[in-house]
Amino acid sequence: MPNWAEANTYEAGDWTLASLLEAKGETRVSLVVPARNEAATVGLIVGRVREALIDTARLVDEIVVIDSDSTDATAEVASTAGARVHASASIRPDLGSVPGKGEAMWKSLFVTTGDLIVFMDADLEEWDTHFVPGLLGPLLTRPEVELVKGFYRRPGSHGLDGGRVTELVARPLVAMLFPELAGLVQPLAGEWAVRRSLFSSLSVPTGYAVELAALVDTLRLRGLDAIAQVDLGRRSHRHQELLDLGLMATQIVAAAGRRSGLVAEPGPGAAVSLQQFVPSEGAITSTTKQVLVGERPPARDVPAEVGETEVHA
Ligand SMILES: O=c1ccn([C@@H]2O[C@H](COP(=O)(O)OP(=O)(O)O)[C@@H](O)[C@H]2O)c(=O)[nH]1
Ligand SMILES: O=C(O)[C@@H](COP(=O)(O)O)O[C@H]1O[C@H](CO)[C@@H](O)[C@H](O)[C@H]1O
Repeated sequence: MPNWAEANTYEAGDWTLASLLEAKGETRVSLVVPARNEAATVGLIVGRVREALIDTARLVDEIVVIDSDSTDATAEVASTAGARVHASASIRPDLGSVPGKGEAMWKSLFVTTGDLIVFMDADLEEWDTHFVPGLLGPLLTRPEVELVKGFYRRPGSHGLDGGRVTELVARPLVAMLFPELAGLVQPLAGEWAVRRSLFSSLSVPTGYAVELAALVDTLRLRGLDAIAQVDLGRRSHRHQELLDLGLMATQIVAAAGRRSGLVAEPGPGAAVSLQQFVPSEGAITSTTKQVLVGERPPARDVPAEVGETEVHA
């Protein structure tokens, strides 16, 4: 009996574009790019995917950039490159708006039409358009697969350039609390794909815990065999400062703690006070940040706005 990794690990080249176009049939595919201040990179990502996978071969039906409170030209650059751009805060304003990547991805459900949704980060520096067909391969060929994670080599000075929160936080949490997921090479990868019917049924952390939470909840709702992973080759991205990743880690620990009964369910606007210490001019300065750890309910359970259609599962 093959183990999960043997049965559910693929390479992006396992499918030809022609075979995926045939398998796609009437299935609609949305590419969603959550972006906060990514004007430097979002245009190339949108433009190259549009050219390869909409204009040349229609594997993707729409490219939607969710502008997540950007203060730079992200929206203009993405729109010029051919994306449909929505400001996260302007989607279903009746539901309010909070900062965060997960919030942007949750709100994308209200402005996209894909039966399959592919998520890609907007800060990618080394990547390629084959990421998208690679992620779609298992979803278009295996009905029982509902969520596909990308994994990759991270080029860098010590051969593992980045992945700090993955190696120092996510992998230990998986080992201790969700060991069934230990075979996932990149559990936090921002490049992943999911059936709308699944993602719209999940509670979504509004910050950076969206990826880990989706894996844990899919494991529990659908079983490990509903998850697959695809080797996408090499990927590099813009790196945040270490202390900023402390906020990301806090959100991930909070979501994992909630899903293992170690911390209480968050109320709306729930936050963790994170005190950090920064050396400055010989002294050490303490800063405290309120890290939002709230979650959005399953989008399919959100009543439609008057006159609007509901999020279809
Ligand atoms: O509030 C946020 C924070 C991040 N992002 C986007 O989510 C992706 C991953 O975020 P980031 O690059 O900050 O995380 P990292 O890749 O460093 O883990 C990028 O496209 C960001 O622009 C977002 O849309 N809203
Ligand atoms: O992989 C990781 O450890 C973190 C931080 O990456 P780096 O240490 O800056 O390469 O980045 C990932 O995790 C985030 C939270 O899930 C995702 O939003 C990012 O897309 C993913 O790159």
